[in-house]
Amino acid sequence: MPPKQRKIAIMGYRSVGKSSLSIQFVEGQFVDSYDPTIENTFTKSTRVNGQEYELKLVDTAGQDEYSIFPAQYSMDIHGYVLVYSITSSKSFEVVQIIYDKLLDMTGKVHVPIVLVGNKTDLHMERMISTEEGKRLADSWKAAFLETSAKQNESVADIFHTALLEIEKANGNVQEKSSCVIS
Ligand SMILES: Nc1nc2c(ncn2[C@@H]2O[C@H](COP(=O)(O)OP(=O)(O)OP(=O)(O)O)[C@@H](O)[C@H]2O)c(=O)[nH]1
Repeated sequence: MPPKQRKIAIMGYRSVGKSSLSIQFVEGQFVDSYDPTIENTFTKSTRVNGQEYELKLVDTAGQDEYSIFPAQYSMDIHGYVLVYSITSSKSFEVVQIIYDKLLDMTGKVHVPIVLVGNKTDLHMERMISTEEGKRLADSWKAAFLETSAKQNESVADIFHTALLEIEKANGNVQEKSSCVIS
């Protein structure tokens, strides 16, 4: 089977770790310094369920509640990774605003999304519980993960889950059929 080409945008409030997650996944390293992103694109080949993918990751500039959703991210993107930091209530509010704008811009009722609560290594500073994150993702019918870009905790899972969500949206479900033939 030839590789499938997939493009995923990573969005969220400033400083939640969008670039760190991308760099950890693509280059396997963590950079402690903070350098705000304008836009960066990373490419990586990866295999999920025996299928090879050529993945383009678009690491977007941090958004806030007043940002206009950039029109270029409503087209030509197969799936979205929406990131907040578990240490920032503000970033959790902003991710919900981004979600609303995303649905408005794409005009779709369902978009493949993985909601990510990053920075789990900073557990003493946690403001958003796992349950709150999970509840939000459930309300969107999206996948949910908590991660640490710093400790490389569940980082690859984000992108593998996003690819599976995209397959699901295309009707390619891997789950066992519950249909009984008699
Ligand atoms: N402790 C900890 N720090 C992290 C983690 N991920 C990112 N950081 C730090 O948080 C800061 C912001 O990380 P970035 O990856 O630049 O965040 P961003 O979301 O791309 O930021 P913008 O480009 O402004 O939107 C940096 O100092 C990172 O080192 C993490 O999992 N744990």
